Amino acid sequence: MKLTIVGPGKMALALAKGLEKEHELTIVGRDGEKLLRFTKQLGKHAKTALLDKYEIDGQSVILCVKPYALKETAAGLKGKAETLYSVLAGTGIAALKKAVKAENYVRAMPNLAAEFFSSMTTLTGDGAKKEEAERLFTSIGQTLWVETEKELDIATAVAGSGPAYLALVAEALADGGVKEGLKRADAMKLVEGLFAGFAPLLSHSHPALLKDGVMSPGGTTAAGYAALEKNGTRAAFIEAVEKAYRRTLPKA
Ligand SMILES: NC(=O)C1=CN([C@@H]2O[C@H](COP(=O)(O)OP(=O)(O)OC[C@H]3O[C@@H](n4cnc5c(N)ncnc54)[C@H](OP(=O)(O)O)[C@@H]3O)[C@@H](O)[C@H]2O)C=CC1
Ligand SMILES: O=C(O)[C@@H]1CCC=N1
Repeated sequence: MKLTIVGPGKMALALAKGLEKEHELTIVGRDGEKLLRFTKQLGKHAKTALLDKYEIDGQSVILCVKPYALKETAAGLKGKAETLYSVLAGTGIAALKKAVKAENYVRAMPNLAAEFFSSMTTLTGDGAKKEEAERLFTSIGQTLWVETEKELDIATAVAGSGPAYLALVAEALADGGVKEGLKRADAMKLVEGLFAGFAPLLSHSHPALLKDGVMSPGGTTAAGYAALEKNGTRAAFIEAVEKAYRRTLPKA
C-alpha cells in the first residue's frame, strides 16, 4: 500500500521504520535537508516531497506534525485523501476535517515507545478503516481501538503521556537508591531491570495482587508503600491523568 507521512519528526521516523518493509512510503516536509536526513535513517528507499501543494488525492496520509502546525501544514496539501490518519494530540476529527479533506478520518495516539516498536497506540475514527488502522499501527507496537474521541483523549493522558510519568518514577527510585548510598550507575541498572521485569508481571496479574504478592507482614515493602500512600502518590497520578486529559479539550 502507498502511504504518505507528513512531518519528518520522531513519531514519523518510528512509523516509517515500522511501515517501510510492507509499504511504499513518501515522506513530506517543509525542509528538503531534513527530509534527506530522515530517509537516510530508513533501511529502504523512501520518496520525499516538499510540503508545497503536495497532491494527496486518493492517498492514505499519516499526519505527524505538531498540533499547532495543523493549519500551516494543511495549506501545503492539495486534494482529498482517501484516509487521513492523525497522531496530533488533542486535535479532534472536527478540526482535522476543517483543515484537510479526506473520505475517512482516523486519530491515533501512539507513545514514545514507538521508537522500539513497543508503542501502546489508541485508535478511533471511521469504522470502515478500523482494520487498516490496526494493521498500520501494529507495526509500531500494540493497538486499542476505542469508540469515541473522548476515550482517545483520556488514553492520551494515560498511555501517550505515560512514558513521562514512568520516567519520573524511574528517576525518583534511582534517586532514592543514590540517597541511601548506591552508585548512580548501579541504581539506574536496578531500575532498568525492574521496569523490564514488571511488564510481564503486569500482563499476568492485577496490580493490586502484584502488590499483595510483594508485601510481607511488617516488611520492607509495607514500610515503603505506606510512605507512598502518605505522600499522596495515588492521588497525584489520578490528578495527572485528569489534568492531561483536560489539556486535550478545546479551550473555552
Ligand atoms: N512524542 C511523543 O511521545 C508523542 C507525540 N505525539 C504527536 O506526534 C506529533 C509529532 O510529535 P513528534 O514526532 O514528537 O515531534 P517532532 O518535533 O519530532 O516532529 C514534528 C514534525 O512536525 C513538523 N512541523 C512543525 N511545525 C511545522 C509547520 N509549521 N509546518 C510543517 N511542518 C511542521 C516538524 O518539521 P521540521 O522538522 O521542519 O521542524 C517535524 O518534522 C505531535 O502532534 C504529537 O502530539 C503523539 C503521541 C506521543
Ligand atoms: O505531550 C503531548 O502533548 C504529547 C501527547 C502525548 C505525548 N506527547
